[in-house]
Amino acid sequence: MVEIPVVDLSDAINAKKLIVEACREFGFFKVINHGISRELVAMLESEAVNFFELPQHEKDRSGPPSPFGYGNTRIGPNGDTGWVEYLLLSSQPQLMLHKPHFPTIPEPFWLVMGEYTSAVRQLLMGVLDSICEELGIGTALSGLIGNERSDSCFRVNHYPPCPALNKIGFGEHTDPQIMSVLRSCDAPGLQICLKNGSWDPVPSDPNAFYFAVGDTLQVMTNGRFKSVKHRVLTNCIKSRVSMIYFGGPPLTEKIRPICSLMEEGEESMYKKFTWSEYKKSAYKSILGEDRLKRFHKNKNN
Ligand SMILES: C=C1C[C@]23C[C@@]1(O)CC[C@H]2[C@@]12CC[C@H](O)[C@@](C)(C(=O)O1)[C@H]2[C@@H]3C(=O)O
Ligand SMILES: O=C(O)CCC(=O)C(=O)O
Ligand SMILES: [Fe+2]
Repeated sequence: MVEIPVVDLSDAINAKKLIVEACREFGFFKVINHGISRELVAMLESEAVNFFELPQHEKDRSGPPSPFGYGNTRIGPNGDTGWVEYLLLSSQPQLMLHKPHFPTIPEPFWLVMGEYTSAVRQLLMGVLDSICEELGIGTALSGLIGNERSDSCFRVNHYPPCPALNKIGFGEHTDPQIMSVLRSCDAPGLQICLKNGSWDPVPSDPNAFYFAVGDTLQVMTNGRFKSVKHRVLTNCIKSRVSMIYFGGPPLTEKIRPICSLMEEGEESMYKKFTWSEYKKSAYKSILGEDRLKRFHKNKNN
């Protein structure tokens, strides 16, 4: 088992360097002393547990996801399945107009989710600013998440204990967005794929947040950071609840390497595309597919 980098945000001097090193080496790191209140996290987890305890027919009234809503076993529109039920929701306040489509998600859930996603968004923006400072590239990244048109979303996954150990809870994939911020209860299952192709279990830590580099950040750094492949396997004993904030750019944003990061004469490894184009293409793919492949230059794709 390889030690996943731990970034202590109370140690500002070392944090930036550690974050950038972790993004280059793992595309993944753990953050402690993040300043988000335990009570807020516990309140949202408890709202989520209450929802998942509803009778099946009640949960189904807030589904199926298209792409937002309650989903059970089926992940995405292309036949992927897992030992998981979930809520996938937009975190853009203006899309809260869609609330009537989810009649069995109670008002307190929305309220606490709003507070939680805005706290996690701030945390992510701070981490992205640290990355930019360390790389000496202004503040190109956090503005994309802070933007009111940012296309970010939020997911709560519930993996009930499974009679079979190590079955697929959530199949291997990379996240398409810029960066994801994950928090789980104290139950195992998450694994990341290391550079050598082996799977490394991520010890659960309910007091920490895990950050994962997404495909978009891979492109914006011209491959310096790699989006991390990850998956969740089942266990027989504990129910696992995870909450993930996926920080995405506005739909119209052109995704391309940040100019000030490029060396003289360095060319983009990727074709130009907007987040909207990438998202459309991602939603035509199955979970485990290399979604960036068709956007690579000079490849037969
Ligand atoms: C199989 C799929 C589910 C997914 C959309 C996709 O077609 C391919 C990307 C998947 C993923 C992985 C990270 C996030 O959980 C997610 C919400 C995302 O943005 O991309 C899911 C999509 C989903 O569950 O709808
Ligand atoms: O549930 C987890 O711990 C991870 C799930 C995940 O990777 C996702 O929802 O994209
Ligand atoms: Fe993921």
